[in-house]
Amino acid sequence: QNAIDPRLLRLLGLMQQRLDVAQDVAMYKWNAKAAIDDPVREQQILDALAKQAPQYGLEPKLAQDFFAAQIIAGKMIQTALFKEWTSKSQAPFSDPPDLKTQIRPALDRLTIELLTALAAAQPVLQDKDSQQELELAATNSSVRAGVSQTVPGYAAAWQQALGVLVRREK
Ligand SMILES: O=C(O)C(=O)C[C@]1(C(=O)O)C=C[C@@H](O)C=C1
Repeated sequence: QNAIDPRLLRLLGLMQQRLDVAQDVAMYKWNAKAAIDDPVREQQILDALAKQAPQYGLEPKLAQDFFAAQIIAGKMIQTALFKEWTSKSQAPFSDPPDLKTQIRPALDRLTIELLTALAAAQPVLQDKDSQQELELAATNSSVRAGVSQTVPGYAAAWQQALGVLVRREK
């Protein structure tokens, strides 16, 4: 059995930490009756990435594509949670973390860690055996442990998050 490269494991673990945050965001937005989509915030993230990426030796487009996929994945979880909460008339949650002072700063810290890990994982991702490693990693329970299996939308979101790392040769 192949061992998963630790650089890949680190990246996947951080991707899952970011997906975990989607649940906090969803609770905050549910209470606030706010929209899941915030295109202004997304654009700020992508603009900042264009500046940050070169400092990590990453192509801006690669970094932006990677984060765009992570953001979509997070929104899939938020959307699935909203659907469930709507169907059961979920009451407001007590004390979810605050979006501006807690959640977004946490996401910004994760961005730095993810950029570092994404850069470190580049040699692995470019290796032809990496596709097999990614498939292994995707099904490895210890890698998946960061997010509860019971979160609605999780499986599809994880495939979305991971999909951007899979090279499609033409
Ligand atoms: O910051 C938010 O409001 C979020 O919902 C998080 C997030 C993200 O993944 O970074 C996701 C959806 C929004 O469109 C903007 C950003």
